[in-house]
Amino acid sequence: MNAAAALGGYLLCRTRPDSKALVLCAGVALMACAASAFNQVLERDLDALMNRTRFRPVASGELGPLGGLSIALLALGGGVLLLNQSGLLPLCLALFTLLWYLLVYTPLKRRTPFALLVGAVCGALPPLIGWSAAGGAPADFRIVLLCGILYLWQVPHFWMLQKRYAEDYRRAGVPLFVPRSFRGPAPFLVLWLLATVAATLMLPVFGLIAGQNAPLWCLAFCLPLLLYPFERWEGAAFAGVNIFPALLTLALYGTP
Ligand code: HEM
Ligand SMILES: CC(C)=CCC/C(C)=C/CC/C(C)=C/COP(=O)(O)OP(=O)(O)O
Repeated sequence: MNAAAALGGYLLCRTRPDSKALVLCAGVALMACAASAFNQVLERDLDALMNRTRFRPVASGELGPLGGLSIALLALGGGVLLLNQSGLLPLCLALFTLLWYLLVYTPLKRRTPFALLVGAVCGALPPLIGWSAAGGAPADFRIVLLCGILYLWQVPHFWMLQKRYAEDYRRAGVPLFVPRSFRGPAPFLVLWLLATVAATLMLPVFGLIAGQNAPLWCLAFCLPLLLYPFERWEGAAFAGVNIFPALLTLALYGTP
């Protein structure tokens, strides 16, 4: 999904994928694998406490921390080699993303529920990596909007996961964004969902997605977000929200 988001940024600048886009996607995917592997070594104690994560190889003891580190370093080496071909800026942005995830978000996650707002920076940067690989200027409002939407999207995304795996997180002592006492949709979440929908609707307003399918895309982006607060639609909304970055990239691809 991070590679798909990077491709979205690339397509926003170049319109059609080419061999450079393939190298970019492979590079970002490898960097994301490296980030995940390092994270699984750093969080093996937490992962072992949660049902969702206890079968991960390092947490379960199937693979030692050194084995995990070796895989992470291999993925990192491959990612650096590939992204180096995309350019210095995309490479530096990807390294910054990886370091932010491991050195800022990962330790903060144990201390404060607001780590989510900090961690969302790494999820928002892949479109900028793709955009800069395509030669786009980093301050262009179109890429700022795309990254901003992805930033906003991560809050409902993780909120849903925290709700689904609340018991796990409590057992591991990870602070939850929504306190246990809250029943029903928290007002802050509803406001955030509306802000995400409003930002997403700016895509056709500013011409980032256009054509006769634009209203359908907007419906596909926004419906799951708006359905989420209604308990009976939660399952469908969950799936719809998780595929949001891929949908966004498809919509950009479909825009001439
Ligand atoms: C603050 C940022 C984020 C947090 C805290 C977060 C957290 C999580 C967690 C805990 C899971 C569950 C994984 C599992 O089942 O073991 C998950 C799943 C997932 N995440 Fe994220 N994530 C973030 C950002 C992103 C980004 C940027 C993307 C895509 C570009 C993404 C895409 C997904 C997808 C597709 C799933 C699979 C959900 C499923 O099981 O159906 N996430 N995320
Ligand atoms: C180019 C590049 C390096 C891309 C990677 C970007 C990236 C690391 C995105 C993930 C963002 C994030 C905070 C995920 C949650 O991790 P978590 O540790 O809370 O999840 P867990 O509980 O499943 O381990």
